[in-house]
Parts: sequence; structure tokens; C-alpha cells
Amino acid sequence: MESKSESSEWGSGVWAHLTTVRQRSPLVQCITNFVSMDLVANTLLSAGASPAMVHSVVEIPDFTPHIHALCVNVGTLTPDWLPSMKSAAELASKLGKPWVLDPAAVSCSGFRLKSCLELVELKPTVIKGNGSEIIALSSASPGQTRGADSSHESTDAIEAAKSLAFSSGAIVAVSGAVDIVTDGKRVIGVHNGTKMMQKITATGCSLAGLIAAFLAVDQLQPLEATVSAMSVFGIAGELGEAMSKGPASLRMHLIDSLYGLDETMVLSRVNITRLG
Ligand SMILES: Nc1ncnc2c1ncn2[C@@H]1O[C@H](COP(=O)(O)OP(=O)(O)OP(=O)(O)O)[C@@H](O)[C@H]1O
Ligand SMILES: Cc1ncsc1CCO
Ligand SMILES: [Mg+2]
Repeated sequence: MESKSESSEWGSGVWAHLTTVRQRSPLVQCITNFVSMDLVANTLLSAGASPAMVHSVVEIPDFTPHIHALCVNVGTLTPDWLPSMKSAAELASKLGKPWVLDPAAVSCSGFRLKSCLELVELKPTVIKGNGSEIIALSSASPGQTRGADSSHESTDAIEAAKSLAFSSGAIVAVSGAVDIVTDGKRVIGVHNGTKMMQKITATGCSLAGLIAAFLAVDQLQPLEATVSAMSVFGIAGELGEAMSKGPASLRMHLIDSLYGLDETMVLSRVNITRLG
């Protein structure tokens, strides 16, 4: 069980990260799937960040040097998109800019799995997936696929996440009922969020974008920044659900709640524990 003091200790950091994102408005380049572009951009805007969905390979040399963080999501990957993703990731890593890889639906095909493994070689700061995605990527084998949805609990993926963090050098974040964040040694559980968030497509993609924004303002503590982003997004979901009739209105209220979060709401709802 979570101890009150444990969450309180995390709470001030979560609020500080959100406040800094609002103050600095980091520019986040997103090369993301067609399904998610709208929600990812609106999530970033309501958190105070500045999204840019710039994905053409010809624009990357001009644009990527100006960004504060990058998010790459392979959810609707085709062979002609991969060079853009690799080029932006490579440049971000070279310039010391944090970047997030979301291996969305990695088990769909051998092509997608191979592409994600190649992207991992380009040193993402954070890899964020659902339980099934992290298990598949960690073992480099597709297993059974349910497309973009997970057939595992996030907690089933703890060992896979630790192993992937260890082999890649990335922080690994697993979304689900409990969001898991690990650097291969420490394992943190974020218990915020609501089940209905699974019924809105691209909430996981939006979370990956939000993590990129939080990394941009705390490059030296990527694990802590990731935990904060996950908690903030979950809290916005909890507050949003109280005003919603179902997934469509939750989508709207989630964005409004993220925009309106204040210190009291954050500090009273942060629910973060150390799991290992
Ligand atoms: N059972 C649950 N209880 C609480 N929060 C949840 C639950 N399931 C998912 N969430 C939250 O929903 C958000 C999206 O997580 P999810 O694991 O569904 O992403 P995903 O599978 O990558 O989604 P997508 O691919 O559609 O973007 C996260 O903020 C997560 O914490
Ligand atoms: C539904 C769907 N299919 C490919 S990507 C995506 C959005 C959630 O990842
Ligand atoms: Mg996903």
C-alpha cells in the first residue's frame, strides 16, 4: 500500500514539473500515427507545451535542431515514414535532446518489430508502451497481437521493462491500470488514471507526447519527469471522468482538466509508490 508520505514526497516534484512546462512551453516535435495526431497535439497544448507535427524527412535537418524534445510513435508505420523517424531520432540524440519512442502495436508485423528495434538502437531517452508492447520489444519477438490494445496488465511487464531498460539504457514506462516506470534498477508505480481512458484511442500516444514535454524541462532526471507526466495525465483523467458520460465526453473533459489542474488538485491526488 502507498504510504501518505511517499506520495507527498513525489507530489511537490509533480507539481514543479507541470509548472515548469507551463512556464517554458517546450517545443515538442511529434512524428506520430494518423489516429493520434489531434489528441497528442491538444494534450500538449493543454499542458502548456507547444506541439509540432513535423514529419517530412526533408524538413528534419532544418527543424529538429530547434526542438526541445521529440516523440516518435510507430502506430501507423509504413516504409516511407521510417527514414523520417530515424533521421529525427538520430539528430535528437546527437544534439542531446530527449526523445520518446512509443512502439505502438509493435507486434503487428515483423517489419514493425524490426523498425522499433532499429529505433531503440538510436538511444531513446524513454520507451513508453503498454504491457504487451513492452513485453514484445523486450523479448524482440511479437507474441500474439491485439493491434494497438494490450492483452497484458502493465504489472505483467515489470521484468520485461527492467530488462529493456538495462539493455537499451532508456527509461522504460509501461502504461496501464498502474503505470510502471523503471531505469532497470528502481521500479516506480503511478496509480493515477481511470479505466475509461482505455476506451479513448490514442490516450497512450498522448501520454508519450506529454512525457517528451516533461523530459524537456528536466533532462537530468528522466525517470522523475516520466513519473510526473504519467501522474499528471492520470489525475486529469480522474477529474475528467467525474464530469463525463462516456469516452467521448471524457476525451473533452480530460483535455479541460489537464488545462485547469491546480496545485491542490495535484497534491491531493498524486498516487505514486516505489515497487522495487
Ligand atoms: N485500468 C486502468 N486504470 C486506470 N488508468 C488506466 C487504466 N488503463 C489505462 N489507464 C491509463 O490510460 C492511459 C493510456 O494507457 P494505455 O495503456 O491504455 O495506452 P495505450 O494502450 O498505449 O493506448 P493507445 O495505443 O490507444 O494510445 C494511461 O494514462 C494509463 O494510465
Ligand atoms: C487504433 C490504432 N491503430 C494503430 S495506432 C492506433 C492508435 C492507438 O495507438
Ligand atoms: Mg499505445
